[in-house]
Amino acid sequence: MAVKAKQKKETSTPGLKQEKEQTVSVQEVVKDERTHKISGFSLLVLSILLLIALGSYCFTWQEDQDKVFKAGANFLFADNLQVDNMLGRLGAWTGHTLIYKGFGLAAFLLCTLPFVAGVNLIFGKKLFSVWRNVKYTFTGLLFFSVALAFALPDSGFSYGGAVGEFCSQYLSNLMGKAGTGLLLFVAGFSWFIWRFNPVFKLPKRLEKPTLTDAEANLTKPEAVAAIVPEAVEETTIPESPAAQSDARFQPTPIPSGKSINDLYAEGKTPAMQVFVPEEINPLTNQPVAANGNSMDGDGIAVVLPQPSTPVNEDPVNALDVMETDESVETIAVALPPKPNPPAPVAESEPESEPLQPKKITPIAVREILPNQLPKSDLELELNNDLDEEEDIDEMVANATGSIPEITQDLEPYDPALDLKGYKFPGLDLLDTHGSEKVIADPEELEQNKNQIIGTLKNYDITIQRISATVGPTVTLYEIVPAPGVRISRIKNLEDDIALSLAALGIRIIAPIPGKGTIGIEVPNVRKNVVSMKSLLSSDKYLNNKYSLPIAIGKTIANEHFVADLASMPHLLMAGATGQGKSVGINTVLVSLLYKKHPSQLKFVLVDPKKVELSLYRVIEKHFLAKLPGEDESIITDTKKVINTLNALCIEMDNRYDLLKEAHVRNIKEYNEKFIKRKLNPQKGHQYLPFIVLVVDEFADLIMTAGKEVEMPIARLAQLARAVGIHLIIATQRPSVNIITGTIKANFPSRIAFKVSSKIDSRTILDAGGAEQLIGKGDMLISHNGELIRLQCAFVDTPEVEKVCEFIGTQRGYPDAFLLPEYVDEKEQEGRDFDLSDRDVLFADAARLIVQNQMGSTSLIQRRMKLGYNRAGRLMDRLEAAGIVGANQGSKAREVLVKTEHELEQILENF
Ligand SMILES: Nc1ncnc2c1ncn2[C@@H]1O[C@H](COP(=O)(O)OP(=O)(O)OP(=O)(O)O)[C@@H](O)[C@H]1O
Repeated sequence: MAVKAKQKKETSTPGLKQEKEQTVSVQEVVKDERTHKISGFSLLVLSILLLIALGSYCFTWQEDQDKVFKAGANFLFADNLQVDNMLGRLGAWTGHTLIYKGFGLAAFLLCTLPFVAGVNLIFGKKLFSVWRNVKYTFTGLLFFSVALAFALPDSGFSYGGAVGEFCSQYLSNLMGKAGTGLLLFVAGFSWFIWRFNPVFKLPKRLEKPTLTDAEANLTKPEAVAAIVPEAVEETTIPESPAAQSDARFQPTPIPSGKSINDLYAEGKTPAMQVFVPEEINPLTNQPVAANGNSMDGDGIAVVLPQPSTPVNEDPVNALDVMETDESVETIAVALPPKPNPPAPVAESEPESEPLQPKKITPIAVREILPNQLPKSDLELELNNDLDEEEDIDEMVANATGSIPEITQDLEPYDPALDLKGYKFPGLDLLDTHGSEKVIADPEELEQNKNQIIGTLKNYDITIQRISATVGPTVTLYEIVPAPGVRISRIKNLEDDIALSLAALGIRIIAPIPGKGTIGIEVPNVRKNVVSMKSLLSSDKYLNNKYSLPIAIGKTIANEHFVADLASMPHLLMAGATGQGKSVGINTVLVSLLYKKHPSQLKFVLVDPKKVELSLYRVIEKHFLAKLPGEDESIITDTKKVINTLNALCIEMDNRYDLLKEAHVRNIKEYNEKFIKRKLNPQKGHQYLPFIVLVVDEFADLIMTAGKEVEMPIARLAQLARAVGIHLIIATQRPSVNIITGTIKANFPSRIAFKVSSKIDSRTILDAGGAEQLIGKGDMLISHNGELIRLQCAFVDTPEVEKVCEFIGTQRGYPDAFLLPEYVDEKEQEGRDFDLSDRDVLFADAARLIVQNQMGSTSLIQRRMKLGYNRAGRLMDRLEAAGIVGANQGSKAREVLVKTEHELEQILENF
């Protein structure tokens, strides 16, 4: 019994307890969120009490006023006095002071002060602006007290209070009653105009409608507020844990003079820190101070995002409530995506804005744009807006004639104007999958820690420190080995550690680049699904300046991973079947759909599996590109893929020509110049949307078409970046004959989902590790030279369907974006060879060649007295007809038809 008591005393580490209690300073208590909540509720109650006291005073003032006057300063302490105010003497005194001696009825405004402060404190965020409230309250007190005292001068009840009466009297003496009345009216009216900015309109006859009215309205604060969701301003996103982590990452060294083995001998193991990053606040009941995280040997110190949180002395209990409702955080920032700047501007323009005759308008210029113009709409608008057809001609002539004139007169070109009513999909179309809580099970952490330490100990590897970072699906244990331990020894123990933890998907990163530690990633028993919704409502996604932002997933440190596809500039995705590739593609596509207007982005979707991308068919008229004359905008046929890829190459070349003419280096500069109307549309210039080519199963294409597919893909990958064409290529079979050297060299950004072998992992990432992933969206991304493990965001098919449906039901362009026509040379050759356009000497030339059994162009030249070009063309046609073989350089061609009889049969068929 005594021994037990002694042990208990030892393990309770009294020193630690004392030290941590001392660290809770008054400052920390003041900063604590519980203190804020208590103060908030107190202020809220105060505002209610004030309201009751003032309200009650309005009805009981006659009864109570005498008593207040009589008792004077002793009123509050006069126990025998009975008053009628609902809040007793205190209520009567407050009402008397604030209403009678103060500001009259305007004193009610004072109730808002504690109310606003209280609500802000309770919810821990600036729901109301305190400064604005103070400003309004005090101006309101002054204005209303004076106005009421002025308007109701001789009533029994003091409507304006002493202050109001004094000021009203003073002003009346100064400028007379009329002057005071006018002053008050001007003050009130000025405030009203300032606040609501009403539009004063002249009667219709005198009104001069101009385009600038709409712009003027847009500059109003209300209009801006309507465009930018208010919550965007209010949203406060917690500081990135990465930025804080270093400061909080305090090592817990093994006591000096002791080795880890000594600790084992004492039945203790080195302390471990658990880093539960970002929104996570796992220890809501017993939080631990960030810098006080050293524990005794058995403990796990938990590093939290808020360093000021008090310390719990019992580390095991400390981990009991290791949960956080991330969804709560998410709701706080769950906003509709910030609309693209051009779209809302267009949207807020009045629908049927009259145009000034003879003024060059954006419509006039759009009329001459060669591509992507919804013809019917244009005609409609022109018919509505202009009376005379000559006006249109004149405008077009003006618009295209002299560019300097246009730039002077016109506002910037708005590419979104064609679909000005386009609405971006809202976050309500997406689901929250699972609880989104990051749960760290303290027992699991402790167990894993002991297993890792135990396994290393078995191989005589001692460590100084171990810490853990809990991610959505994987926990990263970071260990600092004792001096002298070779990293390769730990790396070689990968399988042994996996065995001891009895877990799949263990990955050892030795060393973690830039950290000086060794990482062991262990899958969590309970895994979290990362919802697309939470990613799209993250600050990183909403407030970035990327051209093509793609929200991919969450890192182990629970940070949102958002990248710019435009700078990647192409993406290669590989992974065995069923490991999350299709979901990954949907994630990328959906994140682009949430940020881009149809005028800014087009997809070319290649889906040999025929079912994966078919959901996107409904957005054909908004976001898809296809070959002219094609019915289907999602390409499933290999032959059509080749044509489309070649058409994309032509588009790329055309774009380069445009860029060259515009003297710019990339699509961004080009579009900027076009928007400023510095490029002449008549010379073929047009606003260039980004084009993203998505190939869902690349292996299938390579197997069926080989080089024919590889060559244009390689060309696009090498050159298309500057002209805004980006490729996303996914494959199930990441073998070297599919992902060839040429492809790999041009895809620096690569994603690997779980693959079946280390070789596959090396083929994709040039490093192992992807074979150890756990599937279901667990992935490694090689980006900017770094290899990062992410949990891919999950977006389910019904969600994608809803988003596409939402876009698809809106007004779109008349057709999909048309790529340039590509004519297959071989097909063309075949087509050349019809009777109608066959050279009249074709049969003679064929006979000559067959008779001589010599496929020589100079023979035709000499015998038939023809020029070299015609003879050469005849020879090409003879080859296409299968009469002679291919060109063999200086040697004569092989004659494939051996007898004249055979030849006559062939000729008969033409
Ligand atoms: N990010 C994710 N989070 C959670 N679960 C996921 C995630 N990604 C995929 N999954 C799960 O894995 C299943 C298979 O995913 P997906 O269809 O994307 O695989 P795939 O690699 O495209 O397979 P295939 O190559 O056969 O088309 C999904 O139905 C889903 O249940």
